Amino acid sequence: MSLRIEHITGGYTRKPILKDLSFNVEDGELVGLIGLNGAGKSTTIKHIMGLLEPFEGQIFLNDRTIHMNSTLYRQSIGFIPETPVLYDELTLKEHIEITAMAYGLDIDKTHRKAEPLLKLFRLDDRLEWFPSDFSKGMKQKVMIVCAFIIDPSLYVIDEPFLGLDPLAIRDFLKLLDEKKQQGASILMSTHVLTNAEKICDAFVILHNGEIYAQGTLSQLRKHFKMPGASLDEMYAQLADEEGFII
Ligand SMILES: Nc1ncnc2c1ncn2[C@@H]1O[C@H](COP(=O)(O)OP(=O)(O)OP(=O)(O)O)[C@@H](O)[C@H]1O
Repeated sequence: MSLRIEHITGGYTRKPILKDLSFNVEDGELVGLIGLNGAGKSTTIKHIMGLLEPFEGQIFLNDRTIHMNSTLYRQSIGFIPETPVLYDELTLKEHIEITAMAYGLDIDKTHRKAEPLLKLFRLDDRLEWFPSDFSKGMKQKVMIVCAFIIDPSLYVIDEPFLGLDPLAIRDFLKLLDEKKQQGASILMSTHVLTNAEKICDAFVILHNGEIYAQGTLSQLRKHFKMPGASLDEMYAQLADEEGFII
């Protein structure tokens, strides 16, 4: 499912945080949303999720806006937030069931779909556990499992690597690659540039709420006039220009 962001200006109060953003995420494409702290990555994601209303511009998911059918729009997106959002009074098994219900999926089929994911993330023997029993990384894994069981056409992922151990990061990257091969569109915000460089097809670099540069790694190298540079080196260059220390 393609995501089209067209001339979005938006934010929290009347003062815009995002200024005239336009970019696309095509079918089978993984786009990395990159930027320094406060650049506007989470604000962009909130607009895509329909949690904030743009002042100007439109967001299309396969040519449909959220206003055309908000349920269908939201059900097409698997969202992995930066901070896990879990219900204290529900077990892992119940989180899977509530996700199935929210997305109108058959509960037994969803449990079957969850099985290999739970195994992969070593949560298969913890179905009766409550969030208070989970570590930070385990909570993040529950969010990942819940996003992947709905098999969405668009994944929106906000800084997924925090708290994940190296084994889980490897498995998560492998899963993302599989979904990409199956034609899903993925937008992932992250500061972990080595991982982003490994798997993203293209990047959108945000700076002060505007698009500073966008394109493939080789297009970014041209933009920064840094042939052969890594994403890390280009990011450092951007920070240097702004007088930041990273
Ligand atoms: N709830 C809010 N109300 C008002 N302003 C906000 C709110 N959340 C964020 N902002 C402001 O919006 C701007 C962009 O913040 P945002 O969280 O989108 O940045 P980010 O790129 O995700 O940063 P980080 O890498 O630190 O997560 C910042 O100036 C921030 O102060």
